Amino acid sequence: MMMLSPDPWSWLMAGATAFGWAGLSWHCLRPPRAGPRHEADLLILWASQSGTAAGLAGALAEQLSALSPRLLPLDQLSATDLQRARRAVFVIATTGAGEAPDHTSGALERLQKAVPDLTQLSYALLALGDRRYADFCGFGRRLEVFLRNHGARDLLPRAEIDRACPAALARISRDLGKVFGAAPLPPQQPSRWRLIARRHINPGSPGGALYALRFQPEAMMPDWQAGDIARLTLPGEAGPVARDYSLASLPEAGWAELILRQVRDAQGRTGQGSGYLTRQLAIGDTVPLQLRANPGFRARDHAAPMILIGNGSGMAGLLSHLRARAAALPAAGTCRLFFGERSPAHDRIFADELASLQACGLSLQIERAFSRAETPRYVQDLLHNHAASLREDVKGGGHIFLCGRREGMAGAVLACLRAGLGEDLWQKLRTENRLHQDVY
Ligand SMILES: Cc1cc2nc3c(=O)[nH]c(=O)nc-3n(C[C@H](O)[C@H](O)[C@H](O)COP(=O)(O)O)c2cc1C
Repeated sequence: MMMLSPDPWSWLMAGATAFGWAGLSWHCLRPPRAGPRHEADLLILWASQSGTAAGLAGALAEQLSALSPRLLPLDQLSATDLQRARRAVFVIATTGAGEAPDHTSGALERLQKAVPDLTQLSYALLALGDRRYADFCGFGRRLEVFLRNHGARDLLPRAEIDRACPAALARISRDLGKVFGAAPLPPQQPSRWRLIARRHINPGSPGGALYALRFQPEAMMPDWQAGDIARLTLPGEAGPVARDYSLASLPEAGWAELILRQVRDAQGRTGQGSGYLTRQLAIGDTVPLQLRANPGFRARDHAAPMILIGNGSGMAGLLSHLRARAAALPAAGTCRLFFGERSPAHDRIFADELASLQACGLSLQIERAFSRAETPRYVQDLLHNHAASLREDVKGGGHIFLCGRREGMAGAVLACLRAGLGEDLWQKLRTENRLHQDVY
């Protein structure tokens, strides 16, 4: 989750994302122009785990549209293209522990191997990160070392943007505008969405209350894909704050469905965002909501086996994929869901819907682990017990989607997957970008 104040630049980003729904696709956001490439081509390259850098790159492409930039993810860039380019803007996020976003893992090493001569290249590098991580903007920094080692020159000092700070983003837009002779885009208004339903989905649970909320847009229903994110702007103590939630529904449903846990501190006070959404916001009230593409968590292949792993409100990101798979029947491949919660009596969330997806013909195996059962079990125990089928799925081109808490789940799950798959298969999964994570 991220906190932002909703200033004009956030709306610019939102606009870029909205533009994204119509025009951006995962592999090539703007198709290369036909015919031989002109030497003065401007490249805008991005690496993004959860969509911020991708959205920012889209906004910059819009801002610099007079220069007909070529916008594409870093993993789609060939060393030859880079060697030919005169100018490039890199928008680079860091994930994991100072690592490259999933879609681009291995891309830098591939470029390095080609040993390109980049003495003709001038670049601007915007590194996105979070200072609370030890290796702040680690991947952006490593990419810049590579560019410099091969002779490229910077147009601006590297910008390091902490938690998508709106003021820093506005400054960068201004600086790039000066370098490229382009005015910043005018701010856009966010769209407002109305709360139409709120349901407590785990009454009686020993864990925090989970709610499913449905919102409808006041304007036209925009498009999005399974795995994408909704960013809500909510009132906070020191001004508006933004909260990101995985979308559980698809636009075809007619609403954006979110699943969230009501957070409470030791004194029983509810968290700012979750308290507002689960207690204060009334049915019929509206909130500003922006959709954000989450390219690293989208599905590329509906026919390939899908392994969904998560816990708690992480059901949202997993459910969106299952709903998309059911919509793709009869062409949808097999799915396995490994899900952890607390109580077997109160925490079988979405059991009816999952059963109805199975009844409709979706090949879905459901395995649940409960930590407050007579024999406590965790999601990693399920993975351990089903290691053989996981290996088969991954060998067969399967993709793994992991959604839920970072603390207490993601680390253990990744370690267990690695052990269960074996080093070779694990490395293959990683280099082929078939491990998708949306952890928070
Ligand atoms: C799981 C996770 C790991 C992260 N690891 C780092 C890190 O090691 N260094 C860093 O500077 N930022 C890290 N970040 C922060 C992101 O770089 C930052 O939120 C960025 O704006 C995300 O951009 P994106 O949405 O394009 O992926 C991490 C964020 C997440 C969610």
